[in-house]
Amino acid sequence: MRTIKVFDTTLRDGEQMPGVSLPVNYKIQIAKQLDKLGVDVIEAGFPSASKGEFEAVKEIANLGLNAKICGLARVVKKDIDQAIKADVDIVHVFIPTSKIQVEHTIKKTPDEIVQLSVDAVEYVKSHGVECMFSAMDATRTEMDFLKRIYKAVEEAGVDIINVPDTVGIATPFRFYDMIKKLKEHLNVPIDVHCHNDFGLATANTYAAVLAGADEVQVTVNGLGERAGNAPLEEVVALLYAEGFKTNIRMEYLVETSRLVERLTGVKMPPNKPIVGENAFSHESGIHAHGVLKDARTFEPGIITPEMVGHKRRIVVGKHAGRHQIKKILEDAGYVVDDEKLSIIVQKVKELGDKGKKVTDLDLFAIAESVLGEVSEKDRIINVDEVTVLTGNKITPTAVINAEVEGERKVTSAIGVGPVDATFKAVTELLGRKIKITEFRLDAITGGSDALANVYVTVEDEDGETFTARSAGADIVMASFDAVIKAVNYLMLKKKRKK
Ligand SMILES: CC(=O)SCCNC(=O)CCNC(=O)[C@H](O)C(C)(C)COP(=O)(O)OP(=O)(O)OC[C@H]1O[C@@H](n2cnc3c(N)ncnc32)[C@H](O)[C@@H]1OP(=O)(O)O
Ligand SMILES: CC(C)C(=O)C(=O)O
Repeated sequence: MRTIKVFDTTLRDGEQMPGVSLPVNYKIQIAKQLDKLGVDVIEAGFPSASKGEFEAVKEIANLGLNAKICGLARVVKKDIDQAIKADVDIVHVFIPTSKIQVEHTIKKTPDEIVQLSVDAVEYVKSHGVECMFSAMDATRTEMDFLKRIYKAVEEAGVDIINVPDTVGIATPFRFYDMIKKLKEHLNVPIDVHCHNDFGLATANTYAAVLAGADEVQVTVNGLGERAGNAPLEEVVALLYAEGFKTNIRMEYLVETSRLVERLTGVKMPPNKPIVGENAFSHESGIHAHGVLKDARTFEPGIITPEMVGHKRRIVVGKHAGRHQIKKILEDAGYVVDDEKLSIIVQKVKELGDKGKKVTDLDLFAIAESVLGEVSEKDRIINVDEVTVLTGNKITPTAVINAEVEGERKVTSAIGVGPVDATFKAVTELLGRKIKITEFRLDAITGGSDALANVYVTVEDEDGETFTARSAGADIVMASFDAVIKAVNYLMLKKKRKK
């Protein structure tokens, strides 16, 4: 079984994504997480880009991580010096080699390009530092020239060469062929760096591995220039599925993705492979029926949610079937006969047909109306009063006066905003760790008096979740209402199960 090394460039190419700019402390948090994940190399940045970038790379290089730390540099002495001064283990030097880039950027002859590259590699190596060399825009560079330049840097002592598909125009068969030819021509290890302009970054990276590539460059969540880079989570999971070994601890993939999502502000779509909210979720009746029997019926099987730190969810919606609705209700302690189940399923579908995202709360409310159960008296939290204060000279504060399981409680909390303060006061009230894992706010109508639709998912310390919705003209109160409903039902569901 071949081991493929993972070179992560989230902090360099990932950060080149428009709109992403990470302060030093965020870069450090991500670097530590990447190290925990087990990547072999962290490309921490481009030290000569700015003072802050230099400091970030230097701090990361001195954290004592297991991963090797790499810094990017043009084949320019000043850039290389900055990278070396930042204490990196590897300097990654690059130069454009395609006609289009050479003509419009560095404007050098082929001989000059080769000489600059050899000089840069020798200069790095003379400092006792490892060197990676990239022929930028390799996939649009003539093969003869690529072979020539890579051979020249190999003879100059480069440790590893990188073959970048800079503008993402490679296709798997062509890229396979290219890497195979280079592999036959060279003795140094080969690394590849694929962009996702045609959605082929993962496929091309995989094709390169099949052709003999030793290392893959990736970014968490596929962040990067334009359409991004090959996503770490996809490449690693695919390599695992196809029988290759990496040093990645896959159980941290979701945790890493969520951290990067939060610190960069780049939200992942729910259908993102491996780490997306829906990567292991099933709403359709036919799928859910199969999955309830054996998850491999409608999942790849070789990767389970637990293996990547995810969770499988059977959710309700317009496409739901009887088996899953019965199971969800029975898990929550409801007893449903066939006749009542048919009515409940029908009502869920009617709600879905109106274009609504059906929440757990909707299902439970429908079930209770059909089963004739009264939920009021069962409520865990009965709120009497909620006061929320905010303004430019006050720290947002929420105070709640409520009865919790029959006991009167008054709690208060501060937060970064009124909604955050309110959520924190609810957590205080319960005295349990409740997380809001999803919070969505949409205006249903226009204008400043618009009705806000709030959709939340809460999760308790056992990983149990519950989704609920509330609408109202006051965003804070609608958010509070949705959370209280979700928490109440989550607790009720657990109480019923006991
Ligand atoms: C494919 C990639 O992802 S490559 C990495 C891209 N990342 C970045 O560019 C982020 C960091 N970059 C920066 O902060 C700046 O661009 C700097 C500090 C590197 C250079 O800034 P400036 O001196 O203002 O130059 P500017 O960015 O406008 O232009 C790039 C210059 O580098 C030259 N150049 C580009 N690549 C290379 C290279 N690999 N080796 C040598 N010179 C190069 C260009 O020809 C141009 O030279 P010129 O100023 O003589 O015309
Ligand atoms: C510096 C190189 C590897 C790069 O980022 C690219 O070509 O996309």
